[in-house]
Amino acid sequence: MTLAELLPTMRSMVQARLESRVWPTGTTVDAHGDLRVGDLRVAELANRFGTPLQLLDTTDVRRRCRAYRAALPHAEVAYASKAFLCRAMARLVADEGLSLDVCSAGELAVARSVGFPAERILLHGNAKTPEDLKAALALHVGRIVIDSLDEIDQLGALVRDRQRVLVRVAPGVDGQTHASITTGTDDQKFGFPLSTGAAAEAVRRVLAEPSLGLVGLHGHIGSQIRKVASFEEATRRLIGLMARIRDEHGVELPELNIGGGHAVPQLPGDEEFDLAGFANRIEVAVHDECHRHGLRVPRLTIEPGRALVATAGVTVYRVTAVKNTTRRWVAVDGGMSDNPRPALYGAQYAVRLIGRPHTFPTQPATVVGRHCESGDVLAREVPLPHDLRAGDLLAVPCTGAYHHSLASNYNMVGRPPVLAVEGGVARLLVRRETEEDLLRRDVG
Ligand SMILES: Cc1ncc(COP(=O)(O)O)c(C=O)c1O
Ligand SMILES: N[C@@H](CCCC[NH3+])C(=O)O
Repeated sequence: MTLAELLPTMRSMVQARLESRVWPTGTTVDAHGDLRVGDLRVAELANRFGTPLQLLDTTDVRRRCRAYRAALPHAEVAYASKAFLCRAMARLVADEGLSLDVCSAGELAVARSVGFPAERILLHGNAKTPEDLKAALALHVGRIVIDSLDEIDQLGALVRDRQRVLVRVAPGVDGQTHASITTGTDDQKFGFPLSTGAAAEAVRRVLAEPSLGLVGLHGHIGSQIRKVASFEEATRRLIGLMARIRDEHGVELPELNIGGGHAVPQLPGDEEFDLAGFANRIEVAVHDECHRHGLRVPRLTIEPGRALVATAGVTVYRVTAVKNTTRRWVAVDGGMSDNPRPALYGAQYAVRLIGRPHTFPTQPATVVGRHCESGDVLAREVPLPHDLRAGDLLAVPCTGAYHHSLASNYNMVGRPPVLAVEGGVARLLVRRETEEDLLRRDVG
């Protein structure tokens, strides 16, 4: 055996697998701080592609898509594209046999540009514009999820043949997540509350609109929800409404979409969402309730977004300054423009020094971004090596969902690139935004 042949084996002997659930599966690190994602050295990628850099381990994404399909073999799994969308992602989702949830003409345009099967696309949104609706109809998307009485009229007027629709219901279930991403309760903007009779009224109105074909109900109770019991309760309530619809209108709806929202571990030590338990308990709930009401079992759809991509993503920053004042402030070359989640939801992240040995002792550090706000904090009081200095590289896991898609150009900072890493090969999916990009729209 030559040395070149031996090298990968020797390397794998010294590389320890990062067991923590917040990193892409198969991520390794060694005593020299050599972090490898998708079998590539992250420090090398940072040098080659610059920082901040968003990595997406596409093997990890595929694995999760397959895990969902295997756990729920009879259900439709629709990827909620708001979590992260680009053309390569849409292609991957199509290849894996998933459907796609979009909520704007823009997301639809990405799907259309790769020829995503329109039949497998669902359009959502509480404030769909005429452009959103027209784009969806022009593409002949499979289903549109109705979110207001106005939308029934607007869509009814635009449809030429017939459009299949679902009615979005707020089932009155609190998923116990951050208030800004709670959508199952009555007092929030999405859907029609079940408890007030608004959902039943919306169903009546849709059934009276000849150009709309009501195929089911939809209930998405929020995001980053840990408890399976919340989904179970929502499912039971939605089936209860299906039974009332059958009783009142003689219509048995063939589809039940219970949305997404499955939590991911944000910090090492956080629990993983119990996918097997979810699959089992939802199936039991659906069968029980349908049996109890004498309903045919509808086809189930779920719409995970975060759960498919969050932990496949790693963001790499370079330290620009370390300042010891009231505390140890570690400033990096990104911030709330690539990750507004700490500011929006108080989200917490782990941070790891990479590219050189992880020295001890560690000391608490508050990692902050480059933006002109005190709230631009990426991680508060996290343990980082005592000798951390400008030029060091920091890796932040669990950044694959709602990072790129929530990114902004605050302070005229260009958005980072997204680099797919898979089996030792790096492929640029979205290039870095340049000053030229930023100036292109400024036509005054
Ligand atoms: C209608 C709908 N479906 C699915 C999702 C996906 O949520 P998550 O990424 O938490 O799975 C969302 C976002 O919360 C949504 O609004
Ligand atoms: N943007 C939120 C999730 C919103 C879910 C979309 N309905 C987050 O980053 O957690």
